[in-house]
Amino acid sequence: MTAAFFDRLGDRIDRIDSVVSVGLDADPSRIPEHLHGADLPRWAFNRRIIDATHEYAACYKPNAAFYETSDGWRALRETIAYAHGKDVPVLLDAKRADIGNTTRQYAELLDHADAITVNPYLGRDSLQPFLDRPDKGVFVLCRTSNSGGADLQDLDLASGEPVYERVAALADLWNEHGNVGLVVGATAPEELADLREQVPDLPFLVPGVGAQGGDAEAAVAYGLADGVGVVNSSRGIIFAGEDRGEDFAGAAGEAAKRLRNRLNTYRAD
Ligand SMILES: O=c1ccn([C@@H]2O[C@H](COP(=O)(O)O)[C@@H](O)[C@H]2O)c(=O)[nH]1
Repeated sequence: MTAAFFDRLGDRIDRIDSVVSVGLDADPSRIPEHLHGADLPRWAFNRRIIDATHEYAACYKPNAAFYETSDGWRALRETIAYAHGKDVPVLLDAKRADIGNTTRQYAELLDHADAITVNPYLGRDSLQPFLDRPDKGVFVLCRTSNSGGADLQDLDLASGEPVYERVAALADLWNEHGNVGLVVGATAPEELADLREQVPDLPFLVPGVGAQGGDAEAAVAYGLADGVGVVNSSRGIIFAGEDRGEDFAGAAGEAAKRLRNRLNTYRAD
């Protein structure tokens, strides 16, 4: 039987001593010019990034937004297969959920990836087909890293708790198979601390360090549950070498290593 996602992720974190999630947001407008003539430029780019970063990558996190064209999906499939060939799990940042028959289609994305991000706004039934995959990770958007994340997620309910806390409580209830985590931004360190106390057993995906300037120390201190969880940087790693021409991937490898080392200074022994 396939090990559960968080067991696999925990093994990977231990094996390479890294909680870095490398975000594969292959923005076509930022792909180096010398790759523009490739059959699938996003795949050509990602392959070089993966070659340079895999030893620091607890997981790869492609954001589906960068692949939603026919060539994009082909590039994504190649990318996922290549990451798996390097033994690195893939968390597809797709932020999906819909009514039943539609969400069943969305859940088929998990046939390709090891984990996915989902939107809790439509409630439990919209997430059930994802939750019903015990071998796959399901990260529920809880307190997002963007400035507008506070607009709804920080609102207090009549009970006095903020919406993000209610989402965490529901996610904890939905975690019948031990496959649920939360997405909590590093730009919201107070909410991170609050949520870690509320749901001590749920691993977090913490985006927002790097280009968004979030709090890396808080990301590590509160993002991990029993050592399991990941801290993501996308642009800060994959575009670190924009001024390095054909050596762009070397710079990405250095950036991933730097982030791994920095995050490790905050990890408990
Ligand atoms: O709250 C959230 C949820 C998802 N993201 C995604 O993570 C990466 C962050 O990219 P950077 O380049 O490191 O800023 C990107 O795919 C976002 O869509 C997030 O930032 N915040």
